[in-house]
Amino acid sequence: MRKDGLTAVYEFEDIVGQSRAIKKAIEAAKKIASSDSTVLIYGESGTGKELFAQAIHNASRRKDGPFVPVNFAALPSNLLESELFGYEEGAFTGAKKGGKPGLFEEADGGTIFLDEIGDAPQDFQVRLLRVLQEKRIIRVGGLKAIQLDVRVIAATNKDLWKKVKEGSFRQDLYYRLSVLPLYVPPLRERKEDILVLLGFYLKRYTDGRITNAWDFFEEDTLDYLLSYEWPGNVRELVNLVEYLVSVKDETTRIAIEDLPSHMISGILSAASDLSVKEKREAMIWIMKKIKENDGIGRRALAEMAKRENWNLGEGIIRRMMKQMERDGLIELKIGAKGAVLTGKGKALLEMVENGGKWEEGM
Ligand SMILES: Nc1ncnc2c1ncn2[C@@H]1O[C@H](COP(=O)(O)OP(=O)(O)OP(=O)(O)O)[C@@H](O)[C@H]1O
Repeated sequence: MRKDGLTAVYEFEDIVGQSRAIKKAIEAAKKIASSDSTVLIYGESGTGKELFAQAIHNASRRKDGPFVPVNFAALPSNLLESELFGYEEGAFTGAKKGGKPGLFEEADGGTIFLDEIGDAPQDFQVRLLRVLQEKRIIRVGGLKAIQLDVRVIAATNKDLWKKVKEGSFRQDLYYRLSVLPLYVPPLRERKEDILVLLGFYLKRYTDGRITNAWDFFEEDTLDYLLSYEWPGNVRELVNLVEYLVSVKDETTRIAIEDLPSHMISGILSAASDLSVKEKREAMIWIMKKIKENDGIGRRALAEMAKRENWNLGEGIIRRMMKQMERDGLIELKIGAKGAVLTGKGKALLEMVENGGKWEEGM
């Protein structure tokens, strides 16, 4: 471990996941690690781009050198030049005596990680391009060029090519950076990783007491988490586990209603947006399908709804089925998870199919 704190801690073994998509990304990243060209990692926020950057560094010939992260979204633009390229004594008021090396110099012999590169201001992009081409920097206020041996790994969660077309990102810099592109897919495109990641982070945040998501979440909640979009990707999942571990009482498992409200607002509002008439129409459709397919589950119902152009997702169907169970219209079988009509349900459906009207209080 380096004393200066400029260390990459993660390795490829730390990247949790068993989906084809993440395995493909890891394979590609391993090949990238054996080369020394510039890398552009792209993918949504929280997908693990920095994790990949560190793993690449640690598997490269530069692993004993520094790993220096720079976040363009966090650095004020007036400090960019002096932070990255350093400055000489007297370069500006307030400049330190003896000057100061910049982050590029700190990264000499190692890797510099340029995170959120899409946020780099235009004039800075020109300087960066020159540094990448010439592999040397000149400190602010300095005259002498300093030769450097630094590998650049850049990352972006923006569509950089779109920025090029819009004119806010330089095309020449884009090509310079994306010699080796690496795509990290969003969590919703690799759902097989959700359970493994939940188990991994549960273990971490419970000091090893819970290692299996099934011991922590109700089955319905896990189903919901598997169909959830995860806009904040793995970071959102890590934060969720940390939060739930800290608020959960040990005796019960996590129900859907225990999830933070922003995660379930979709199902809540989607179901309450429907009028009573629409809800009843949907419920009658659901009952018909249950009658035709005894023991059908909500996932199959959701698929049928899609095919038949009903705007009913699995979440809404789940809530409606719970409601119908409370109203005594259907029975939800626990193990197989399917549903059957009760006598009351059958009678109601028959009445509606014969032209009767579903009245209040039925
Ligand atoms: N496959 C994974 N296995 C284990 N942990 C992961 C994985 N992917 C991401 N994480 C964790 O999720 C969090 C976010 O990851 P990271 O910071 O690398 O994302 P990012 O894509 O760089 O995000 P941003 O674009 O917002 O900078 C970190 O705590 C990281 O350790």
